Amino acid sequence: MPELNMEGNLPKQQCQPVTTAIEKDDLVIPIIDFGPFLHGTPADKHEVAMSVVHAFKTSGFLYLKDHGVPPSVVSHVFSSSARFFARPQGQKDSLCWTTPQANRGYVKTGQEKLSTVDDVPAASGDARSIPDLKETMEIGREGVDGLPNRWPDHLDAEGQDFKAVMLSFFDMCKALHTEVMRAIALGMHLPEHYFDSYVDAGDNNLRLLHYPAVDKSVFKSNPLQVRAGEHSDYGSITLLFQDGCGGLQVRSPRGTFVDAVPVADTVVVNAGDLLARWSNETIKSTRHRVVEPPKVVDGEDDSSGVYPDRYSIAYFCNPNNDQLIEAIPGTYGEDIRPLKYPGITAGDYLVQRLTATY
Ligand SMILES: O=C(O)CCC(=O)C(=O)O
Ligand SMILES: [Fe+2]
Repeated sequence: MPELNMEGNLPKQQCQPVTTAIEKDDLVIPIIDFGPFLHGTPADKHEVAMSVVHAFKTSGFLYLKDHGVPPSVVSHVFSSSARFFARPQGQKDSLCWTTPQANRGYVKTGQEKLSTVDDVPAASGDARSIPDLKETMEIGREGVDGLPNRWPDHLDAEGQDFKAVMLSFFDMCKALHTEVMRAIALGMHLPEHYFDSYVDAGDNNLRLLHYPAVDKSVFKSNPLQVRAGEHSDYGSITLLFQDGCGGLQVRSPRGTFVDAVPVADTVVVNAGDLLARWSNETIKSTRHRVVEPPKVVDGEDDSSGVYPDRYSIAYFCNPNNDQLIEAIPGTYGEDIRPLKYPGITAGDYLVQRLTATY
């Protein structure tokens, strides 16, 4: 077995030549072409896999292009999502989110509290009193006994179309999760299919997000106001599709927030806390947040007018609920690094985290 480099400093020549999307304050987020992983030779796959793992071990974030989910599908999901959020509030409330165990349904503005109390200076009071400026629709694995998705299909034909569009997209993202896990396996010197049986159930969560248009003055008058508070994601990886609006920021190793600008036809992929734990903290789950769009022109007057609506689609991938997550082979040992965590069932871990959030 080749020697593992726990710091993520893989020899350059093993990696695919990659374009850098973001490079600021020691945060480097590459754009990785996933086509050669999906369709290439074993050597191509290996190169892509090394690049993917290198990114997860350094910034915890990467952009994937040629990822296999057609742009036409993504834009259809965005328009279905926008039509859903444009429904009367009463209809959306009738589909409301109920429990962390179910984690399905509509979440109105202020219901999810991502910012933690530590995120603001003590003098500023409790960050939990600053609600995120967003509403979401959470869709889980279809067909789980006792945990039905909250579809609008009984409302009208558009609601039926919404269900069909989301179910099909859910499956495409599930397939992409499996492929990214295969890349991680190869990049960590494990057999390509090592994680397949860990993720085959598709216990994932499709979250549609809508950040309503907001007066620019809201951010000016309250410097702590954000669209989504700083957090890390909980699961294995997140597939994040952004519109062109901007506002996503990632914490750099220097502690600053760096804009992760939208790059057309890519999906942002970031590692979640459970993958970091699973990798014995060799992979990074990096904190991020959503704020108002970055200024286009320096010195631009941002006190008048509104920032437009922003839509994004986050597909939170998880290991199967019943899988015991113990450190990945090769990530711990006497000569490498100590084992940091006991095993935990993926489902238990996620319910614990969701319970603290809602
Ligand atoms: O809307 C975004 O771009 C990010 C959302 C996010 O990070 C989340 O929901 O976990
Ligand atoms: Fe997130």
